[in-house]
Amino acid sequence: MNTIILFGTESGNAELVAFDLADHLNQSAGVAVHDMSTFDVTELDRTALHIFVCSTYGEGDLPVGAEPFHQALDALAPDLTGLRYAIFGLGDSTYHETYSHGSEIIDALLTRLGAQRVSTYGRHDAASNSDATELALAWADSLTEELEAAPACPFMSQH
Ligand SMILES: Cc1cc2nc3c(=O)[nH]c(=O)nc-3n(C[C@H](O)[C@H](O)[C@H](O)COP(=O)(O)O)c2cc1C
Repeated sequence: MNTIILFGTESGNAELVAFDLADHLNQSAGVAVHDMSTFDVTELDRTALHIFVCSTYGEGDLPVGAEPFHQALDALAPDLTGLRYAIFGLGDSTYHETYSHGSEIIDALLTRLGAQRVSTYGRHDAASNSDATELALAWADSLTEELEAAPACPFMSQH
């Protein structure tokens, strides 16, 4: 299955993680990386797994790089039934009230449009001493294992 990694960033961390994830996953299947600020939402593809890597800015807002994607998808509101995605949010838990909310805005919209989130919700907390790429790669390994154990059902792949 092809993988499309979409990053939404303001200061570059999510972009770095997205490209590190692509290097890590780029084995048998194809992996493409796109900036959410320039991605055409009509190119969301039910035959591919989408991985969203998105940070949080302002007061729990989307980073500027994710805003065009969110606006376009919200306006077009396509039926995304059958589209599978995973999400890795970047945030900082010192923002107690709004920790990782940016990625959650994307998650909520995708779910509302019928897409199905797979695996656990990945998160990196900038207030921790953990490395975002290390965490993301470990998260991607468990995502891959889960998908191999439970591939998409035939009903979904027909859409
Ligand atoms: C001005 C500013 C506001 C932020 N607001 C939040 C926030 O509300 N919630 C949160 O979880 N993280 C917040 N963060 C932390 C960022 O999400 C975190 O540093 C992240 O790694 C940035 O990723 P990026 O470089 O891809 O944009 C904020 C950071 C800055 C500099």
